[in-house]
Amino acid sequence: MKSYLVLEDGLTFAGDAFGAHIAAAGEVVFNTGMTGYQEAITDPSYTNQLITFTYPLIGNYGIDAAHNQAKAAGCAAIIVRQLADLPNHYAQQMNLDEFLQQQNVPGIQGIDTRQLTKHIRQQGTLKAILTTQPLTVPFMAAYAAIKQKKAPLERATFTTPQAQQHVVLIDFGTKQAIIDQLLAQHCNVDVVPYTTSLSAIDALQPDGIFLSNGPDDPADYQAALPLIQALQTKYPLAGICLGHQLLALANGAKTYKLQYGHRGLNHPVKNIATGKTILTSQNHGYAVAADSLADTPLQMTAYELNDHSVEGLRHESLPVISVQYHPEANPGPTDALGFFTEFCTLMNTNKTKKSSVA
Ligand SMILES: NC(=O)CC[C@H](N)C(=O)O
Repeated sequence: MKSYLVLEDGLTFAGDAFGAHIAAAGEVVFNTGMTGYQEAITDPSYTNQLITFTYPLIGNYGIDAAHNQAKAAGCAAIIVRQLADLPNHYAQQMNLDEFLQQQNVPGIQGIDTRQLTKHIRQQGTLKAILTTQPLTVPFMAAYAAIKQKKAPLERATFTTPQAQQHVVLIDFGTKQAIIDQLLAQHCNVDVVPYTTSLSAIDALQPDGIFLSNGPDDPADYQAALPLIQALQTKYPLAGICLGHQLLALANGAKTYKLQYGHRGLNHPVKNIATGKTILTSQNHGYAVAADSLADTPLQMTAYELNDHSVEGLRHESLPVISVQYHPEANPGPTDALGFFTEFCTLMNTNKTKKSSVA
């Protein structure tokens, strides 16, 4: 079946449909990872985005449910040069086409993803519609008629027999890998939606607070900022990606939209204190404005080597840290796993301080 990718500026690509045969509408973004398509498709931060994979062959190792980052796929659609015909992996349970049908996500293959990516790099991120029927009404009318998804936020508890700390994870659309890394660091984790009250969080008696990743523009979450302001004065706190951006906003800094975002597995990030560069997994369309940090209690701890955007923050007087990249990887390199150890050290130090005061 034919499928059409129509961009808001009129550029149209024709290809072949796979996955679910439904229409999709959202921002079209590109991901440069050679692997990790399943984790990207199920990462709630991609909710309502159409993901273009720049690597030309996608689906070659199939799908293994163990790598899902959420129960349901968040992205609106995927765009690939070629879907692998004969995927092969000892752990695969189904192929990508079957997975997308199951998840009700449409795909298009056989289009020039290089041309599309170059276009987005020049024009900036654009809105797009994926449809098996050519558009008969103006772009914005067709766009508005296609339903947008919401990242589901549920309360959940994860425990480990070796638990030493208790973390409340404020959920904006978390990846499972963040929970898994906290469990690996011997933390029990209570996941609560970001709309949870301060008193309900206090009642859980956490040793520390974690702010998750999540979809959309951080500026859309103004209602969550007072909660973050209160939590940072009471508990050691860490944030990843959207969590990092919201921490910045809660402390008076500003965020802005990047021309075409950072989505890939090899983004170099330099740590200012150590001078060391690590490779990181990234997925974001917004960033914290470096020049807006001057009048805030936040200090920049790391930056991206390609465009010098802010990649890490620390509070000048509170045990509060955040990163723009994804230390939990899945997909991508694990160079940055130390972020979770650093957070656990902050919680330990805080506990020791509290018990010596008592
Ligand atoms: N992975 C994330 O948390 C993404 C944060 C935000 N939605 C952005 O695109 O910048």
